[in-house]
Amino acid sequence: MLNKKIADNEHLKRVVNVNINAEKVIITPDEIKQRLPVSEQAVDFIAQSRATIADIVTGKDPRKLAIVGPCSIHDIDAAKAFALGLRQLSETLNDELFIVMRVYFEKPRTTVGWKGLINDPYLNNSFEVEDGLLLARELLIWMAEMEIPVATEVLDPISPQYLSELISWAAIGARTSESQTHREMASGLSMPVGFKNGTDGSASAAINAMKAAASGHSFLGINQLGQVTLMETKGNPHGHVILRGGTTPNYQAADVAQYEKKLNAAGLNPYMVVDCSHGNSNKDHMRQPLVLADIVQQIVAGNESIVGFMLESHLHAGNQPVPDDLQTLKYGVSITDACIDWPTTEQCLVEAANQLRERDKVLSSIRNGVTF
Ligand SMILES: O=C[C@H](O)[C@H](O)COP(=O)(O)O
Ligand SMILES: C=C(OP(=O)(O)O)C(=O)O
Repeated sequence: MLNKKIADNEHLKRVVNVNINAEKVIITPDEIKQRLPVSEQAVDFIAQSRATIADIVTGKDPRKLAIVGPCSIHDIDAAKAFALGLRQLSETLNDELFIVMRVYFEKPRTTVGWKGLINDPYLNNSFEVEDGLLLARELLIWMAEMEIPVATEVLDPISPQYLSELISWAAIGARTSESQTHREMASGLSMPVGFKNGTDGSASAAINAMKAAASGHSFLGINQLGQVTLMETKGNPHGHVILRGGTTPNYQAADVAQYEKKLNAAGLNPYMVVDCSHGNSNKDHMRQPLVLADIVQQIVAGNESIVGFMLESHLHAGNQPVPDDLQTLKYGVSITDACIDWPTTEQCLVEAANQLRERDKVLSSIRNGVTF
């Protein structure tokens, strides 16, 4: 045992693992995949969803990417109820919106706090990470079988080996867009990846991340057997920026134009997703519909660089702290950032799709030579 070796060497004990309390070996990526395999039909669905998203974020598919769902997943039943509602809505709106559910299992914290279902699935600081990975994988397999595409934030550089074949779109968050580790990871991910601007609003964090992740890299990782591995990546061709605001919002037409200019100057595709939450809503969930309405207006007025948007949405509005007595947790309410509720979500998406349809009618009339 490694620790015994260290313990036997008194001189090493003074400098090794000084701040480590315990180590626990867990299931490998290969073992989890044997336990929870994914069907060929689910793989076909994910490959197709990724291809559609890649076409949207490179301007080839004119529909808009709608990334919608809870700030974080803490209750599997509530997540499934939300997913089924979203799937139904998607059936009627998919001529204009390609709807992908936010299924966020890993939460980056400003300081400390619950770090998500993988890290602490029982919400009680027991940190049963193996159970968290199993629960996350089970939900992702269910989602793929229900044919609901999934978006997530990739935060831990090891967890993608356990789950990533089930993900159709990934985000690198505002706190990690500047991190080399995350840029390297994104360069090897198999799905389109969005990079958020920095929490202070800085565009360069996202633009440099997009540039860095488009290149190949060599770095340390783990393989499916859990062995330390030198990874050599090809680079991710489907990176894009996500405007999430900072100390002030950055979704308005002048901000979007600035991003277009900066992306063009960096020789990158000028396509972007707008996050209607976080710095763009001043963390007030009630403002998310206003942000969405503004960007849809920009698109209707001719903007072609906004390819998608993100809404933080749950079954019920607002958020709640994690109580000591988990029996008192309110069903379908976020335990991280405040979300809009399901009726508001439905209204936002239907309204956005209707406006985009009207724009299409006008555009097609113009193409057909009809004058107004
Ligand atoms: O999206 C979620 C939060 O904004 C992010 O995880 C940071 O949360 P915190 O500032 O509450 O730690
Ligand atoms: C943490 C998130 O966002 P950001 O990185 O923009 O803060 C999120 O979308 O859950």
